Amino acid sequence: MEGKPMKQSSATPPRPLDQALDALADGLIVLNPDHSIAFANRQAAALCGFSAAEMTGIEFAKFNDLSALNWTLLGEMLEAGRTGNLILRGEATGAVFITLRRISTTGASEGHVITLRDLAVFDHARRQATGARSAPTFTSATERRMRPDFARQRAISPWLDRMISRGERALLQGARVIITGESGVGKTEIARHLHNFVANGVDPFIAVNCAAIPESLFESELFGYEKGAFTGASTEGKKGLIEAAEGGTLFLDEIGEIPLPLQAKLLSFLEEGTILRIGGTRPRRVNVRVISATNRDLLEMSEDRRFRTDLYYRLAVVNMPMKPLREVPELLDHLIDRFLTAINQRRSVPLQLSDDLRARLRAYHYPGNIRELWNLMQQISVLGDDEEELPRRLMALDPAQSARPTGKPATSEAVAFSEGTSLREAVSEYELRIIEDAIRVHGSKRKAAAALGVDIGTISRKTRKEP
Ligand SMILES: Nc1ncnc2c1ncn2[C@@H]1O[C@H](COP(=O)(O)OP(=O)(O)OP(=O)(O)O)[C@@H](O)[C@H]1O
Repeated sequence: MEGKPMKQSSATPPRPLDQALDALADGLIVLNPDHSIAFANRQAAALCGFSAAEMTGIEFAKFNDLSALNWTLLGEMLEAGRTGNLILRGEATGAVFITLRRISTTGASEGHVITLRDLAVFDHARRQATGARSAPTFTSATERRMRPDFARQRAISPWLDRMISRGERALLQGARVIITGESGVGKTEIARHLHNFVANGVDPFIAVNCAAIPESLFESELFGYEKGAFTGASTEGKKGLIEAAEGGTLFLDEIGEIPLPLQAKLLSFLEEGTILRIGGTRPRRVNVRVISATNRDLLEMSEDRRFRTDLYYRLAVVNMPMKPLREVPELLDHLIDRFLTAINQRRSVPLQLSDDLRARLRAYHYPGNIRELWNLMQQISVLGDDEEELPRRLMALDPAQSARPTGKPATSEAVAFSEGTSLREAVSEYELRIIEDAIRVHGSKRKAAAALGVDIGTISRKTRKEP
């Protein structure tokens, strides 16, 4: 499809006061006398897991049901006609310091103003000022903020809600779960959420990417070895990843890539609950819950004898098939706003998306799913609002189109010459498109690597351009 040039300047420019309110480090919410929301700035919306537009006009009670923070205490203060300060918490947000004050609007009737201060950010600033090493606190808070806000996403998408509830019920009953779906749909994030749902805070979550471990190292990585088990083995012996997950969750990502000989050993662990380190004679009991994930059709693989059927049934007691992002368009706006917030935490001048650019982000079909949306948003942040610079796969779209339900991504969209883009950038972008296409067509990174004549490490590295 022929791309139309995007004119960022055609959108009404935001007023300086609105820009100033959105640039505040604190969140600000103004309530009408009937407790509906009259205004929310960007930071308030981000802390609550909304976009500012979504928040405006919403009733406080409904807002409380949907928000990432638990506002019950503040609701009680409002009902009792009290004002004051309190600390609220949310799964994805951490601790937030809240103030509630009355404002007189039209004489007799009173509205309220609420401020929200993200304590992790201020803790970081305080530690920096005192010269204390602050990275751990800030990093973990930032990472938590970047974690998906599943409470909010479940409220937006009934399908996602049903799917996650299914996984939670399965784990509560001790059933093994397999998460299936295309690369980048969020299988690892779902697995981590399920772990957090059933684990207590200190239980380990060990994620193993089976596609990234060379076949020759697989057994020692997973099962460990006893001292002197082979030439070059550590004299102490080594715990494998299964043992490292003791008491917690072992997440076996890309399980379809496990070499066939190792499948028998894994099956024996799943049946007996014990492992034998390489060179060992004494089985060791290990208590872990196992979640696996794949973007391959394991049943088809088992028909071709490339995956053991008995192993499949041991792993896949409950299946969670995750839809590609293009089939869950209701989540797009939320994800765009969430990523925008994450990006703006690192920028001094907040990134604002023009209506046109947002429409393009909505219209795109995301063969790389949520991971690709995040990468695109970061590119937009770096390249600015210069339309010549923006990724060509976005600019070649007709933004009037909604997300395409299915269909092949047009790799050729990325081929044209664009002024200002270096050859290296253009080639990497095109290369990524080809790799993503190959993974989709062949159903796995390993097969895509074979088809493209590169090793699996190259594919893993090039498709995992995380921030
Ligand atoms: N529901 C979500 N909300 C926000 N961000 C998400 C969500 N799901 C995934 N992400 C982000 O998208 C990226 C890809 O997610 P993830 O690694 O979980 O996908 P995956 O399906 O396991 O991919 P692969 O099959 O390639 O291992 C990560 O940066 C992750 O933080």
